[in-house]
Amino acid sequence: MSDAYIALADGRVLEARARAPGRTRGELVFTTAYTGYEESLTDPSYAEQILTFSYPLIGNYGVRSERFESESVQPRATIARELTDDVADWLADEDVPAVDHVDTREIVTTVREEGAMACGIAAGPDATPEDAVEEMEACEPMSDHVDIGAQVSVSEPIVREGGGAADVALLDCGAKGSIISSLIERGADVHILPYDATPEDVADVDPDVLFVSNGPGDPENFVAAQEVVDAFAGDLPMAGICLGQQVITSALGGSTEKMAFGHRGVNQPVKDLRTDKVVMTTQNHGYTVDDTGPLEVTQVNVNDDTVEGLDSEELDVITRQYHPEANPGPHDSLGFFDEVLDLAQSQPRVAAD
Ligand SMILES: NC(=O)CC[C@H](N)C(=O)O
Repeated sequence: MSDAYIALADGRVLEARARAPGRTRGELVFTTAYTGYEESLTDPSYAEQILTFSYPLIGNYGVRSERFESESVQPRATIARELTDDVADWLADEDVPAVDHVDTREIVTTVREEGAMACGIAAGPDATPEDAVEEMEACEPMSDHVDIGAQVSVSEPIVREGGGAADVALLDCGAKGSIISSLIERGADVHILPYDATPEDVADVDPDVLFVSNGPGDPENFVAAQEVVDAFAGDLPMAGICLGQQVITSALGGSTEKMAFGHRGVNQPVKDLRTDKVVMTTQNHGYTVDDTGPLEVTQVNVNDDTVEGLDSEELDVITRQYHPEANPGPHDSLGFFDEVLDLAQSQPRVAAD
């Protein structure tokens, strides 16, 4: 007898073992990362998703809060082939359902073939297949989570001082901690603003650069952030990572689209079109830029040619779809933050229109 069930939108119900009890639902996605489970599980961009690890053993070097990217576990549930007790206990303490002893290869193949899909989970002694199906049927499409930013952003501005080398206004759409620390380590003072900050809030900071963070869900729902970008376009240098790239591009007249199953892992090859150099990158996204508007493509994904980097010399914009902060993952692209600081330090200050 199983004590956990996973209901998929294609009608199947898989049996599993409960490691952290509960019922929940979310968009089913997978990551191919073989290390960095603490960073992935605390990455706010996984809000409203159920995260499957394709690597079969998760948790073999314990759980340490120094490696967390935010204060809580962010996916709604976790699926793995085998979870160690350390990870299972952590997820149970955080009330995040977790299941293992399931054929994750089959789940990954399904998502690759049919796309990210609605999923329901029921785990624990009283769980039934019907409970999981009920959860799956109540799962909303990601784009219906219109105010997802409220779940992951600061509610009040916070200043983190790094030495005064530059003032960065960071729109916190669900920022990973290591994006903020990467800026602080380079001497920047980071003014962390809520995801729904107004152009006036940004002007009050008098920043050298506007930075739009990563974040969960559909970038088209981050309307306030797009309005801020629109208000300062051409007057203030801008940078963004992942959702930040998507929000900046949409605000400047481009657009985004949903991918079939996205990119989630730590070995995504990215080619810089100016240098022809290929680097390995960390990624976690389900949307991509399909129309770059006024921005120029500087980097592409080697596997599928999707846009990985954009810039505009005229507008002083530089963005990345992948995660240069590299937690988890390779450090190949950390230089992005030096470029952001250069951009900030090269500009005279201006006020909003
Ligand atoms: N990591 C991110 O910022 C993800 C951005 C967006 N939510 C996507 O899935 O594409």
